[in-house]
Amino acid sequence: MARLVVVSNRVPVPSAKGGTAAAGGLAVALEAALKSRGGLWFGWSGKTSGDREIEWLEIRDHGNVTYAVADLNRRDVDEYYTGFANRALWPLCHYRLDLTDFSRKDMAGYFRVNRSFARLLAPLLRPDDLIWVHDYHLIPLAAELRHMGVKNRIGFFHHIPWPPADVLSTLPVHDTIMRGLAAYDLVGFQTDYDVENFAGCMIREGFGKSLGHGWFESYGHKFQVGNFAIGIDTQTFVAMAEEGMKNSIVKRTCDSLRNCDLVIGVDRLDYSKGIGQRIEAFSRFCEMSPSAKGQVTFLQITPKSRSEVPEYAQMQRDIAELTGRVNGSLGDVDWTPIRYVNKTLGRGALAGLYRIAKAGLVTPLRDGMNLVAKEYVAAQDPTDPGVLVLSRFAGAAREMDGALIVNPYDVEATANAIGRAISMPVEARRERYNSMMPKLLEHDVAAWCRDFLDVLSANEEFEPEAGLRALN
Ligand SMILES: O=P(O)(O)OC[C@H]1O[C@H](O[C@H]2O[C@H](CO)[C@@H](O)[C@H](O)[C@H]2O)[C@H](O)[C@@H](O)[C@@H]1O
Ligand SMILES: O=c1ccn([C@@H]2O[C@H](COP(=O)(O)OP(=O)(O)O)[C@@H](O)[C@H]2O)c(=O)[nH]1
Repeated sequence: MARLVVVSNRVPVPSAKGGTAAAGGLAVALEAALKSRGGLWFGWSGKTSGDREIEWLEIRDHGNVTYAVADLNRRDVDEYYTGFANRALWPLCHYRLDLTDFSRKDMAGYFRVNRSFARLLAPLLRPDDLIWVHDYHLIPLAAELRHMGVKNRIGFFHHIPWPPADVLSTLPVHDTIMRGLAAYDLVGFQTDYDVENFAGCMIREGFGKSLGHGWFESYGHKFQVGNFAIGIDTQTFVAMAEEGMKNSIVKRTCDSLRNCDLVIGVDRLDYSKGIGQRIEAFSRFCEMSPSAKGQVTFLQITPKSRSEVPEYAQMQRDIAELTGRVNGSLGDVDWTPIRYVNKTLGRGALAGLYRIAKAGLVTPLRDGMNLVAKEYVAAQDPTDPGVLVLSRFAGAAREMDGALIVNPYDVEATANAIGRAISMPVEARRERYNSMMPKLLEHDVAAWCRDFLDVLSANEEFEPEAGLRALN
Protein backbone atom coordinates (compact mmCIF):
# COMPACT_ATOMS: atom_id res chain seq x y z
CA MET A 1 0.00 0.00 0.00
CA ALA A 2 1.29 3.45 -0.94
CA ARG A 3 2.35 5.75 1.89
CA LEU A 4 -0.29 8.38 2.73
CA VAL A 5 0.91 11.98 2.96
CA VAL A 6 -1.68 14.27 4.52
CA VAL A 7 -1.24 18.03 4.23
CA SER A 8 -3.37 20.42 6.27
CA ASN A 9 -2.97 23.93 7.59
CA ARG A 10 -3.40 22.84 11.18
CA VAL A 11 -1.44 19.80 12.39
CA PRO A 12 -2.15 18.83 15.99
CA VAL A 13 1.21 17.30 16.92
CA PRO A 14 0.64 15.16 20.03
CA SER A 15 2.12 16.65 23.17
CA ALA A 16 4.72 14.82 25.24
CA LYS A 17 1.82 13.58 27.42
CA GLY A 18 0.18 12.13 24.31
CA GLY A 19 -2.89 14.37 24.05
CA THR A 20 -3.92 17.15 21.69
CA ALA A 21 -6.67 19.70 22.16
CA ALA A 22 -8.26 19.95 18.74
CA ALA A 23 -11.48 21.98 18.72
CA GLY A 24 -12.00 21.80 14.97
CA GLY A 25 -13.59 19.07 12.89
CA LEU A 26 -10.74 18.76 10.40
CA ALA A 27 -8.07 17.99 12.99
CA VAL A 28 -10.37 15.61 14.87
CA ALA A 29 -11.25 13.70 11.69
CA LEU A 30 -7.71 13.49 10.29
CA GLU A 31 -6.34 12.30 13.60
CA ALA A 32 -8.79 9.40 13.47
CA ALA A 33 -8.06 8.70 9.79
CA LEU A 34 -4.26 8.69 10.12
CA LYS A 35 -4.33 6.64 13.32
CA SER A 36 -5.54 3.59 11.42
CA ARG A 37 -3.35 3.83 8.28
CA GLY A 38 -0.23 5.68 9.40
CA GLY A 39 1.78 8.00 7.17
CA LEU A 40 3.21 11.51 7.06
CA TRP A 41 1.26 14.58 8.26
CA PHE A 42 2.65 17.89 7.02
CA GLY A 43 1.60 21.49 7.72
CA TRP A 44 1.74 24.48 10.03
CA SER A 45 2.75 23.88 13.65
CA GLY A 46 0.22 26.55 14.72
CA LYS A 47 3.16 28.54 16.16
CA THR A 48 4.21 32.02 15.12
CA SER A 49 7.95 32.60 15.36
CA GLY A 50 9.24 36.15 14.95
CA ASP A 51 10.45 37.17 11.52
CA ARG A 52 12.14 33.96 10.46
CA GLU A 53 11.29 32.79 6.91
CA ILE A 54 9.74 29.33 6.61
CA GLU A 55 12.82 27.27 6.05
CA TRP A 56 12.95 24.50 8.58
CA LEU A 57 10.73 21.68 9.69
CA GLU A 58 10.30 19.95 12.97
CA ILE A 59 9.92 16.23 12.31
CA ARG A 60 8.61 13.94 15.00
CA ASP A 61 7.37 10.32 15.00
CA HIS A 62 4.40 9.36 17.10
CA GLY A 63 3.12 5.79 16.71
CA ASN A 64 2.75 5.10 13.00
CA VAL A 65 2.48 8.79 12.06
CA THR A 66 5.40 11.10 11.23
CA TYR A 67 4.57 14.75 11.90
CA ALA A 68 6.48 17.36 9.86
CA VAL A 69 5.55 20.91 10.86
CA ALA A 70 6.86 24.39 10.17
CA ASP A 71 6.40 27.58 12.18
CA LEU A 72 5.16 30.64 10.29
CA ASN A 73 6.40 34.16 10.85
CA ARG A 74 4.05 36.98 11.92
CA ARG A 75 3.66 38.38 8.39
CA ASP A 76 2.82 34.95 6.96
CA VAL A 77 0.20 34.28 9.65
CA ASP A 78 -1.34 37.72 9.12
CA GLU A 79 -1.53 37.47 5.34
CA TYR A 80 -2.00 33.77 4.63
CA TYR A 81 -4.10 32.54 7.58
CA THR A 82 -5.78 35.51 9.25
CA GLY A 83 -5.98 37.53 6.04
CA PHE A 84 -6.69 35.61 2.86
CA ALA A 85 -7.85 32.26 4.33
CA ASN A 86 -10.03 33.66 7.11
CA ARG A 87 -11.08 37.10 5.82
CA ALA A 88 -11.55 36.27 2.14
CA LEU A 89 -12.03 32.55 1.47
CA TRP A 90 -13.86 31.62 4.69
CA PRO A 91 -16.60 34.31 4.51
CA LEU A 92 -16.86 33.85 0.73
CA CYS A 93 -17.41 30.08 1.01
CA HIS A 94 -19.96 30.70 3.79
CA TYR A 95 -21.88 33.14 1.54
CA ARG A 96 -20.92 36.16 3.70
CA LEU A 97 -19.91 38.70 1.08
CA ASP A 98 -20.64 41.41 3.65
CA LEU A 99 -17.67 40.15 5.71
CA THR A 100 -15.08 39.58 2.96
CA ASP A 101 -11.91 41.64 2.80
CA PHE A 102 -10.03 41.17 -0.48
CA SER A 103 -6.62 42.65 0.26
CA ARG A 104 -3.97 42.30 -2.49
CA LYS A 105 -1.27 41.98 0.15
CA ASP A 106 -3.04 39.04 1.80
CA MET A 107 -3.61 37.35 -1.55
CA ALA A 108 0.11 37.58 -2.33
CA GLY A 109 0.91 36.20 1.14
CA TYR A 110 -1.45 33.26 0.60
CA PHE A 111 0.24 32.20 -2.64
CA ARG A 112 3.71 32.85 -1.15
CA VAL A 113 3.11 30.58 1.87
CA ASN A 114 1.71 27.83 -0.38
CA ARG A 115 4.89 28.03 -2.48
CA SER A 116 7.03 27.80 0.66
CA PHE A 117 5.06 24.79 1.91
CA ALA A 118 5.54 23.08 -1.48
CA ARG A 119 9.30 23.71 -1.30
CA LEU A 120 9.49 22.11 2.15
CA LEU A 121 7.27 19.19 1.29
CA ALA A 122 8.74 18.18 -2.10
CA PRO A 123 12.04 16.74 -0.71
CA LEU A 124 10.09 14.55 1.76
CA LEU A 125 8.05 12.86 -0.97
CA ARG A 126 8.62 9.36 -2.34
CA PRO A 127 7.58 8.55 -5.94
CA ASP A 128 4.61 6.34 -5.00
CA ASP A 129 3.23 8.44 -2.13
CA LEU A 130 -0.46 9.30 -2.25
CA ILE A 131 -0.82 12.97 -1.35
CA TRP A 132 -4.03 14.26 0.25
CA VAL A 133 -4.29 18.02 0.73
CA HIS A 134 -6.99 19.52 2.98
CA ASP A 135 -8.99 22.68 2.92
CA TYR A 136 -9.16 26.21 1.61
CA HIS A 137 -5.82 27.33 3.06
CA LEU A 138 -3.94 25.10 0.62
CA ILE A 139 -5.77 25.22 -2.72
CA PRO A 140 -2.64 26.28 -4.75
CA LEU A 141 -0.40 23.56 -3.27
CA ALA A 142 -0.77 20.97 -6.05
CA ALA A 143 -0.02 23.53 -8.77
CA GLU A 144 3.14 24.53 -6.87
CA LEU A 145 4.20 20.90 -6.46
CA ARG A 146 3.58 20.23 -10.17
CA HIS A 147 5.86 23.18 -11.04
CA MET A 148 8.56 21.44 -9.04
CA GLY A 149 8.10 18.26 -11.06
CA VAL A 150 6.07 16.25 -8.52
CA LYS A 151 4.19 13.56 -10.48
CA ASN A 152 2.38 11.80 -7.62
CA ARG A 153 -1.39 11.43 -7.43
CA ILE A 154 -2.67 14.44 -5.47
CA GLY A 155 -6.17 14.75 -4.02
CA PHE A 156 -7.85 17.73 -2.37
CA PHE A 157 -10.73 17.77 0.11
CA HIS A 158 -12.65 20.98 0.71
CA HIS A 159 -14.11 20.87 4.24
CA ILE A 160 -16.28 23.97 3.99
CA PRO A 161 -19.14 24.80 1.59
CA TRP A 162 -18.37 25.63 -2.04
CA PRO A 163 -20.31 28.73 -3.17
CA PRO A 164 -22.30 29.32 -6.36
CA ALA A 165 -20.62 31.05 -9.35
CA ASP A 166 -22.10 34.49 -8.59
CA VAL A 167 -20.57 34.42 -5.12
CA LEU A 168 -17.20 32.93 -6.13
CA SER A 169 -16.70 35.40 -8.96
CA THR A 170 -16.64 38.34 -6.52
CA LEU A 171 -13.16 37.12 -5.49
CA PRO A 172 -10.58 38.99 -7.59
CA VAL A 173 -8.35 35.90 -7.99
CA HIS A 174 -11.13 33.36 -8.46
CA ASP A 175 -9.65 32.23 -11.77
CA THR A 176 -6.32 31.36 -10.08
CA ILE A 177 -8.22 29.50 -7.37
CA MET A 178 -10.15 27.48 -9.96
CA ARG A 179 -6.92 26.79 -11.87
CA GLY A 180 -5.35 25.65 -8.59
CA LEU A 181 -8.14 23.12 -8.04
CA ALA A 182 -7.82 21.84 -11.61
CA ALA A 183 -4.20 20.81 -10.87
CA TYR A 184 -5.43 18.01 -8.53
CA ASP A 185 -6.36 14.51 -9.66
CA LEU A 186 -9.42 14.33 -7.39
CA VAL A 187 -11.31 17.18 -5.73
CA GLY A 188 -13.72 16.15 -2.96
CA PHE A 189 -16.56 18.13 -1.39
CA GLN A 190 -18.85 17.42 1.56
CA THR A 191 -22.18 17.32 -0.30
CA ASP A 192 -23.80 17.00 -3.71
CA TYR A 193 -24.83 20.68 -3.42
CA ASP A 194 -21.16 21.73 -3.18
CA VAL A 195 -20.33 19.59 -6.23
CA GLU A 196 -23.21 21.24 -8.15
CA ASN A 197 -21.92 24.69 -7.20
CA PHE A 198 -18.38 23.77 -8.24
CA ALA A 199 -19.58 22.42 -11.61
CA GLY A 200 -21.53 25.67 -12.06
CA CYS A 201 -18.38 27.73 -11.42
CA MET A 202 -16.33 25.60 -13.80
CA ILE A 203 -18.78 25.56 -16.68
CA ARG A 204 -20.63 28.89 -16.44
CA GLU A 205 -17.48 30.90 -15.84
CA GLY A 206 -15.78 29.10 -18.75
CA PHE A 207 -12.89 27.50 -16.82
CA GLY A 208 -13.49 24.02 -18.13
CA LYS A 209 -16.00 21.43 -19.27
CA SER A 210 -17.70 18.42 -17.79
CA LEU A 211 -16.74 15.08 -19.35
CA GLY A 212 -19.51 13.28 -17.46
CA HIS A 213 -19.55 10.93 -14.49
CA GLY A 214 -17.66 13.37 -12.25
CA TRP A 215 -14.82 14.01 -14.70
CA PHE A 216 -13.84 17.54 -15.74
CA GLU A 217 -11.28 18.97 -18.12
CA SER A 218 -9.76 22.34 -17.33
CA TYR A 219 -6.52 24.05 -18.37
CA GLY A 220 -5.59 20.88 -20.30
CA HIS A 221 -5.90 18.57 -17.27
CA LYS A 222 -8.53 15.89 -16.67
CA PHE A 223 -9.57 15.36 -13.05
CA GLN A 224 -12.39 13.93 -10.97
CA VAL A 225 -14.82 15.65 -8.63
CA GLY A 226 -17.09 13.98 -6.09
CA ASN A 227 -18.90 14.30 -2.79
CA PHE A 228 -17.46 12.43 0.18
CA ALA A 229 -19.34 13.36 3.36
CA ILE A 230 -16.93 13.30 6.29
CA GLY A 231 -17.81 11.06 9.25
CA ILE A 232 -16.79 10.63 12.87
CA ASP A 233 -15.12 7.76 14.68
CA THR A 234 -18.60 6.55 15.62
CA GLN A 235 -17.79 3.45 17.64
CA THR A 236 -15.17 5.24 19.72
CA PHE A 237 -17.61 8.06 20.36
CA VAL A 238 -20.36 5.65 21.45
CA ALA A 239 -17.92 4.04 23.90
CA MET A 240 -16.81 7.45 25.24
CA ALA A 241 -20.43 8.50 25.79
CA GLU A 242 -21.20 5.25 27.64
CA GLU A 243 -18.35 6.07 30.00
CA GLY A 244 -19.36 9.73 30.08
CA MET A 245 -21.01 9.71 33.49
CA LYS A 246 -17.64 8.92 35.06
CA ASN A 247 -16.26 12.23 33.77
CA SER A 248 -15.92 14.82 36.53
CA ILE A 249 -17.19 17.70 34.34
CA VAL A 250 -20.27 15.68 33.46
CA LYS A 251 -20.86 14.76 37.12
CA ARG A 252 -20.55 18.40 38.18
CA THR A 253 -22.96 19.46 35.45
CA CYS A 254 -25.54 16.85 36.51
CA ASP A 255 -25.29 17.91 40.16
CA SER A 256 -25.69 21.57 39.31
CA LEU A 257 -28.69 20.96 37.02
CA ARG A 258 -30.74 19.33 39.77
CA ASN A 259 -34.01 18.57 37.92
CA CYS A 260 -33.55 20.91 34.99
CA ASP A 261 -33.57 19.48 31.46
CA LEU A 262 -30.40 20.21 29.53
CA VAL A 263 -30.21 21.56 25.98
CA ILE A 264 -26.71 21.75 24.48
CA GLY A 265 -24.82 23.62 21.75
CA VAL A 266 -21.11 23.11 20.95
CA ASP A 267 -19.35 25.33 18.40
CA ARG A 268 -16.20 27.30 17.82
CA LEU A 269 -17.04 30.97 18.31
CA ASP A 270 -17.63 31.58 14.60
CA TYR A 271 -20.22 33.73 12.83
CA SER A 272 -21.05 30.82 10.52
CA LYS A 273 -22.40 28.80 13.45
CA GLY A 274 -25.56 30.87 14.04
CA ILE A 275 -24.97 31.15 17.79
CA GLY A 276 -26.73 34.52 18.10
CA GLN A 277 -29.86 33.32 16.28
CA ARG A 278 -29.81 30.17 18.43
CA ILE A 279 -29.71 32.17 21.67
CA GLU A 280 -32.60 34.31 20.37
CA ALA A 281 -34.52 31.11 19.55
CA PHE A 282 -33.91 29.63 23.01
CA SER A 283 -34.99 32.90 24.58
CA ARG A 284 -38.15 32.90 22.45
CA PHE A 285 -38.82 29.29 23.45
CA CYS A 286 -38.60 30.25 27.16
CA GLU A 287 -40.99 33.15 26.62
CA MET A 288 -43.49 30.94 24.76
CA SER A 289 -43.40 28.08 27.29
CA PRO A 290 -44.04 29.15 30.86
CA SER A 291 -43.29 25.58 31.98
CA ALA A 292 -39.70 25.96 30.71
CA LYS A 293 -38.91 28.60 33.31
CA GLY A 294 -36.66 27.08 35.92
CA GLN A 295 -36.99 23.69 34.19
CA VAL A 296 -34.75 23.96 31.12
CA THR A 297 -31.14 25.14 30.87
CA PHE A 298 -29.23 25.79 27.66
CA LEU A 299 -25.49 25.06 27.87
CA GLN A 300 -23.49 26.65 25.04
CA ILE A 301 -19.86 25.45 24.93
CA THR A 302 -17.96 27.86 22.70
CA PRO A 303 -14.16 27.84 22.49
CA LYS A 304 -12.80 31.13 21.19
CA SER A 305 -11.60 30.94 17.62
CA ARG A 306 -9.55 33.17 15.27
CA SER A 307 -9.72 36.09 17.73
CA GLU A 308 -7.17 38.04 15.69
CA VAL A 309 -9.76 38.41 12.90
CA PRO A 310 -11.75 41.60 13.66
CA GLU A 311 -15.13 40.08 12.73
CA TYR A 312 -14.56 37.29 15.28
CA ALA A 313 -13.49 39.69 18.02
CA GLN A 314 -16.67 41.71 17.40
CA MET A 315 -18.76 38.58 17.51
CA GLN A 316 -17.25 37.56 20.86
CA ARG A 317 -18.49 40.84 22.31
CA ASP A 318 -21.92 40.55 20.67
CA ILE A 319 -22.62 37.01 21.92
CA ALA A 320 -21.44 37.77 25.45
CA GLU A 321 -23.70 40.82 25.54
CA LEU A 322 -26.70 38.96 24.10
CA THR A 323 -26.30 36.11 26.63
CA GLY A 324 -26.14 38.62 29.48
CA ARG A 325 -29.24 40.39 28.21
CA VAL A 326 -31.30 37.17 27.94
CA ASN A 327 -30.17 35.90 31.35
CA GLY A 328 -30.88 39.29 32.88
CA SER A 329 -34.39 39.52 31.52
CA LEU A 330 -35.53 35.87 31.80
CA GLY A 331 -33.44 34.48 34.66
CA ASP A 332 -34.32 34.29 38.32
CA VAL A 333 -32.44 34.07 41.63
CA ASP A 334 -32.35 30.27 41.29
CA TRP A 335 -32.32 29.85 37.50
CA THR A 336 -29.85 30.92 34.79
CA PRO A 337 -31.44 30.08 31.43
CA ILE A 338 -28.19 30.14 29.44
CA ARG A 339 -24.80 28.88 30.60
CA TYR A 340 -22.24 30.27 28.23
CA VAL A 341 -18.73 28.78 28.44
CA ASN A 342 -15.70 29.98 26.41
CA LYS A 343 -13.59 26.86 27.01
CA THR A 344 -12.34 23.94 24.95
CA LEU A 345 -13.61 20.75 26.55
CA GLY A 346 -12.07 17.32 26.08
CA ARG A 347 -13.97 14.83 23.97
CA GLY A 348 -14.80 12.58 26.94
CA ALA A 349 -16.56 15.46 28.68
CA LEU A 350 -18.34 16.47 25.48
CA ALA A 351 -19.54 12.91 24.85
CA GLY A 352 -21.01 12.71 28.36
CA LEU A 353 -22.64 16.14 28.12
CA TYR A 354 -24.23 15.28 24.77
CA ARG A 355 -25.66 12.14 26.35
CA ILE A 356 -27.36 13.92 29.25
CA ALA A 357 -28.79 16.65 26.98
CA LYS A 358 -32.43 16.19 25.91
CA ALA A 359 -31.80 18.26 22.78
CA GLY A 360 -28.71 19.16 20.74
CA LEU A 361 -28.92 22.48 18.89
CA VAL A 362 -26.79 22.53 15.74
CA THR A 363 -28.05 25.54 13.84
CA PRO A 364 -25.29 27.02 11.66
CA LEU A 365 -26.17 29.62 9.04
CA ARG A 366 -23.88 27.66 6.70
CA ASP A 367 -21.50 24.78 7.51
CA GLY A 368 -19.44 22.34 5.45
CA MET A 369 -20.54 19.32 7.47
CA ASN A 370 -20.66 19.90 11.26
CA LEU A 371 -19.28 16.94 13.16
CA VAL A 372 -20.97 18.02 16.39
CA ALA A 373 -24.32 17.00 14.82
CA LYS A 374 -22.99 13.49 14.26
CA GLU A 375 -21.32 13.28 17.67
CA TYR A 376 -24.51 14.35 19.45
CA VAL A 377 -26.52 11.51 17.90
CA ALA A 378 -23.76 8.92 18.38
CA ALA A 379 -23.56 9.82 22.08
CA GLN A 380 -27.23 9.14 22.84
CA ASP A 381 -28.58 6.36 25.02
CA PRO A 382 -30.45 4.14 22.48
CA THR A 383 -33.26 3.48 24.98
CA ASP A 384 -33.82 7.15 25.84
CA PRO A 385 -32.21 9.28 23.13
CA GLY A 386 -32.25 13.06 22.90
CA VAL A 387 -33.33 14.93 19.77
CA LEU A 388 -31.09 16.75 17.30
CA VAL A 389 -32.32 20.13 16.04
CA LEU A 390 -30.34 20.69 12.85
CA SER A 391 -29.98 23.55 10.38
CA ARG A 392 -30.86 22.77 6.79
CA PHE A 393 -27.70 24.71 5.88
CA ALA A 394 -25.28 22.26 7.54
CA GLY A 395 -23.80 19.60 5.24
CA ALA A 396 -24.90 17.08 7.88
CA ALA A 397 -28.55 17.80 7.02
CA ARG A 398 -28.08 15.98 3.67
CA GLU A 399 -27.68 12.73 5.64
CA MET A 400 -29.35 13.15 9.03
CA ASP A 401 -33.01 12.86 8.20
CA GLY A 402 -34.00 11.86 11.74
CA ALA A 403 -33.19 15.36 13.02
CA LEU A 404 -35.73 18.17 13.36
CA ILE A 405 -34.58 20.24 10.39
CA VAL A 406 -34.86 24.02 10.83
CA ASN A 407 -34.12 27.25 9.02
CA PRO A 408 -31.87 29.03 11.55
CA TYR A 409 -32.83 32.45 10.18
CA ASP A 410 -36.41 31.70 11.28
CA VAL A 411 -36.07 32.25 15.03
CA GLU A 412 -39.74 31.51 15.73
CA ALA A 413 -39.59 28.13 13.94
CA THR A 414 -36.36 27.17 15.73
CA ALA A 415 -37.98 28.06 19.06
CA ASN A 416 -40.90 25.78 18.18
CA ALA A 417 -38.47 22.98 17.25
CA ILE A 418 -36.76 23.27 20.65
CA GLY A 419 -40.15 22.87 22.32
CA ARG A 420 -40.98 19.87 20.12
CA ALA A 421 -37.62 18.23 20.84
CA ILE A 422 -37.93 18.56 24.60
CA SER A 423 -41.45 17.20 24.77
CA MET A 424 -41.13 14.43 22.17
CA PRO A 425 -42.38 11.00 23.34
CA VAL A 426 -39.71 8.34 23.72
CA GLU A 427 -41.00 6.13 20.85
CA ALA A 428 -40.67 9.01 18.37
CA ARG A 429 -37.19 9.84 19.71
CA ARG A 430 -36.07 6.22 19.31
CA GLU A 431 -37.43 6.09 15.78
CA ARG A 432 -35.46 9.21 14.82
CA TYR A 433 -32.29 7.92 16.50
CA ASN A 434 -32.65 4.50 14.80
CA SER A 435 -33.02 6.13 11.39
CA MET A 436 -29.63 7.88 11.76
CA MET A 437 -27.39 5.58 13.76
CA PRO A 438 -26.81 2.83 11.12
CA LYS A 439 -25.58 5.49 8.65
CA LEU A 440 -23.26 6.99 11.25
CA LEU A 441 -21.78 3.57 11.94
CA GLU A 442 -21.38 2.70 8.27
CA HIS A 443 -20.17 6.07 6.98
CA ASP A 444 -17.66 6.72 9.72
CA VAL A 445 -14.36 8.57 9.38
CA ALA A 446 -12.53 5.40 8.27
CA ALA A 447 -15.05 4.89 5.45
CA TRP A 448 -14.67 8.55 4.39
CA CYS A 449 -10.92 8.14 4.22
CA ARG A 450 -11.13 4.79 2.39
CA ASP A 451 -13.70 6.03 -0.15
CA PHE A 452 -11.64 9.11 -1.04
CA LEU A 453 -8.33 7.28 -1.26
CA ASP A 454 -9.82 4.41 -3.31
CA VAL A 455 -10.92 6.86 -5.99
CA LEU A 456 -7.67 8.84 -5.79
CA SER A 457 -5.50 5.76 -6.21
CA ALA A 458 -7.71 3.95 -8.74
CA ASN A 459 -8.05 6.05 -11.88
CA GLU A 460 -4.79 7.15 -13.37
CA GLU A 461 -6.35 8.06 -16.71
CA PHE A 462 -9.67 9.47 -17.83
CA GLU A 463 -12.03 6.53 -17.62
CA PRO A 464 -15.65 7.60 -17.33
CA GLU A 465 -17.02 4.18 -16.41
CA ALA A 466 -14.49 3.78 -13.58
CA GLY A 467 -15.47 7.23 -12.38
CA LEU A 468 -19.09 6.19 -12.35
CA ARG A 469 -18.34 3.05 -10.34
CA ALA A 470 -16.18 4.86 -7.87
CA LEU A 471 -18.38 7.86 -7.22
CA ASN A 472 -21.84 6.26 -7.16
O1 LIG B 1 -8.10 25.73 12.33
P1 LIG B 1 -9.06 26.79 12.78
O2 LIG B 1 -8.94 28.05 11.98
O3 LIG B 1 -9.02 27.01 14.26
O4 LIG B 1 -10.55 26.24 12.51
C1 LIG B 1 -10.96 24.92 12.83
C2 LIG B 1 -11.41 24.16 11.59
O5 LIG B 1 -12.64 24.70 11.13
C3 LIG B 1 -13.15 24.26 9.87
O6 LIG B 1 -13.77 22.96 9.92
C4 LIG B 1 -14.50 22.41 8.82
O7 LIG B 1 -14.21 21.05 8.75
C5 LIG B 1 -15.06 20.14 9.46
C6 LIG B 1 -14.61 18.72 9.17
O8 LIG B 1 -14.74 18.41 7.81
C7 LIG B 1 -16.51 20.35 9.05
O9 LIG B 1 -17.37 19.45 9.77
C8 LIG B 1 -16.90 21.79 9.35
O10 LIG B 1 -18.22 22.01 8.85
C9 LIG B 1 -15.95 22.78 8.69
O11 LIG B 1 -16.23 24.09 9.21
C10 LIG B 1 -12.06 24.36 8.82
O12 LIG B 1 -12.54 23.92 7.58
C11 LIG B 1 -10.81 23.66 9.23
O13 LIG B 1 -9.80 23.84 8.24
C12 LIG B 1 -10.33 24.26 10.53
O14 LIG B 1 -9.16 23.57 10.98
O1 LIG C 1 -14.76 22.36 23.36
C1 LIG C 1 -14.74 21.72 22.29
C2 LIG C 1 -15.53 22.09 21.19
C3 LIG C 1 -15.47 21.33 20.03
N1 LIG C 1 -14.67 20.24 19.96
C4 LIG C 1 -14.64 19.40 18.74
O2 LIG C 1 -14.40 20.20 17.59
C5 LIG C 1 -15.05 19.62 16.46
C6 LIG C 1 -15.84 20.68 15.73
O3 LIG C 1 -16.09 20.22 14.45
P1 LIG C 1 -17.26 20.73 13.52
O4 LIG C 1 -17.21 19.96 12.27
O5 LIG C 1 -18.56 20.65 14.25
O6 LIG C 1 -16.97 22.29 13.26
P2 LIG C 1 -15.63 23.12 12.89
O7 LIG C 1 -15.18 23.72 14.17
O8 LIG C 1 -14.66 22.18 12.32
O9 LIG C 1 -16.12 24.16 11.94
C7 LIG C 1 -15.93 18.49 16.98
O10 LIG C 1 -15.29 17.25 16.73
C8 LIG C 1 -15.99 18.76 18.48
O11 LIG C 1 -16.14 17.61 19.28
C9 LIG C 1 -13.88 19.87 21.04
O12 LIG C 1 -13.17 18.86 20.97
N2 LIG C 1 -13.95 20.61 22.19
